[in-house]
Amino acid sequence: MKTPAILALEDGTLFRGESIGVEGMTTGEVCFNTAMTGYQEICTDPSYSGQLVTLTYPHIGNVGVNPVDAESKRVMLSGLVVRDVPPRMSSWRAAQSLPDYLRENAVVAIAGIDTRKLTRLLREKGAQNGCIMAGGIDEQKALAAAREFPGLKGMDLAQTVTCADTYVWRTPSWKLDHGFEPAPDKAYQGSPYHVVVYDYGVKRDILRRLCDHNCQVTVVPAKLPAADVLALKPDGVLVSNGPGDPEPCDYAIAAIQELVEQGVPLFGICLGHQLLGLASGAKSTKMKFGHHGANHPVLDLDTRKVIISSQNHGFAIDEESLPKNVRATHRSLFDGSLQGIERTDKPAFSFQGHPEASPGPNDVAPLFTRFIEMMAKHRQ
Ligand SMILES: NC(=O)CC[C@H](N)C(=O)O
Repeated sequence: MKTPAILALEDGTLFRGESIGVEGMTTGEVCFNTAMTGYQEICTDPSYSGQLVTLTYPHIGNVGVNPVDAESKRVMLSGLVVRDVPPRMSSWRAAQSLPDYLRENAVVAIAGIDTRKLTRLLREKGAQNGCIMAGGIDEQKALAAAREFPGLKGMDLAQTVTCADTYVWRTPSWKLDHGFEPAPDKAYQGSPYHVVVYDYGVKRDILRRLCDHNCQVTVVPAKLPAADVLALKPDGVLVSNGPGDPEPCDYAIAAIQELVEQGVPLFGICLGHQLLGLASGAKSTKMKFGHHGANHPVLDLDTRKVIISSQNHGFAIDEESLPKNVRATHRSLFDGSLQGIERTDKPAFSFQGHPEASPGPNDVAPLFTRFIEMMAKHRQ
């Protein structure tokens, strides 16, 4: 017997479906992601903390889940909404079914609803706060819970998902022919750039990409003061992706200001991009429904080339608010919003989308090379 589940939106809309996770109730901001692959990476991306994610691709769970594709230690989104989970999974990499994985991670999730209707509603009205309730259905209670969710604006979630202590990361990207090749000591030879990564909810693929570039990677908690980062003698600092609103993250803004002022090469990704913007004096805004997908066209304003990018953000830096020493480098071809910036007075740049993809195409991966080149130049 299937357990009934509902999704209630703050505007009063109710969707009725069935549970594919644990029984209970969860609230958050409902957003939609249009990626056709990568549901496990999406589920484990810490940037989705506080969000109920609906996937527009109709069949989710076909290839199960595996220990390799996780972007963090556990499922991080606050709830999952899908159209249809096939009764059988099929992949040589599958270790577990998606519903079992969701239950193991205590996630409340719903299947069997009209995700096209939901997506159209979110596009028209903008992101909605919502509640998924599985088992013990009480529609009025679910509606009230959706309306009580305070919304992501003003919420500092980076400090809730960051690591507790500093650690060293040594694993490069997974390869089809030999899986993960933990090449620990290789990373200290050849091109030994030491990169300190501020973990605001970092995706593992960012760390893996740095290892692919032969960097020595130290990951530090979100609130570590800039002075402690400088004491680690980094060649460069990467400020990571992460959930919630960048504006209340004053500790991160202050640290980035200091590091940039000191001339440390700095690369920001997604939340890190927004934080570099704020640290440079720009303003952030909440978008209507954001960008969440794996095929978003972005214009590189220098080369005039179009890159297809992986995206996941609900806030953005307002291009109009950029101070004189910050240059726009990329713009979204979907809505013209700002996608990349560069400081003209310091070695610091950032990108709003995801150069590490996971899931998504590799068009933006050269930004990692740009970061390496920036560190090389700075060292000379
Ligand atoms: N992926 C991210 O880093 C997301 C950044 C931020 N939480 C936003 O929604 O815009």
